[in-house]
Amino acid sequence: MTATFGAAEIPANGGLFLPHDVQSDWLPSPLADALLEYAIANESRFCPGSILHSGKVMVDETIRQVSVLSHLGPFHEQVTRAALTAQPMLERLFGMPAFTASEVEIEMAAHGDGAHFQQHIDTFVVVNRCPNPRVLTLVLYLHRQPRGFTGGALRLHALGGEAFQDIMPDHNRLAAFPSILPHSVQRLTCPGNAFADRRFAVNMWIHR
Ligand SMILES: O=C(O)CCC(=O)C(=O)O
Ligand SMILES: [Fe+2]
Repeated sequence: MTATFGAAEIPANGGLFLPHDVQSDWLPSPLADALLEYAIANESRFCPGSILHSGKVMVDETIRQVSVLSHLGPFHEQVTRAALTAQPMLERLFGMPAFTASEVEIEMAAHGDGAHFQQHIDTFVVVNRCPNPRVLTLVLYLHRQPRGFTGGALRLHALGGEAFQDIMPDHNRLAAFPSILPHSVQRLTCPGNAFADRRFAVNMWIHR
């Protein structure tokens, strides 16, 4: 049983869920499939994902274990446009004032066996600028069929309280939320850890 507060929800066991959105089949499916194949073909360009810790950008696999590719090559423009096209609807849905995007920050993440990301808020990780420019977070999931991993849910945490909601990272599913929403990636298991079997995600942050 939940109550609502503007666009936010108040779970029965306390706290406050900021609004979020989940859309299946977000991209035309040939484009989603081509992005996945692009990620798999570029395995050698992925590097360990970093975090911001005490003002320093660093790799700490106890907090975040993932590899990332920071440019989507021939897909970069198309993905940028898709994020900007979604922006007005997400602003309305989340009850946020409209803003002019200065940039869409994009990276492709590959989560293999044991990968995870502890609970965090995207305005406090990685981008070391004050005020932090990230306003909207969009994550598009990609994986081969049949899925080669188990676990790896995106967990959205209530502000205060212990409540959470899990979103399964299904191929071509988009999860979107205000960048100030606390969330985590649950540890996944990827038997054999073949790169092609990983949980891929295109992270998009729309900057003000
Ligand atoms: O892959 C996900 O579900 C979310 C990743 C994430 O939270 C991040 O990179 O900041
Ligand atoms: Fe995040």
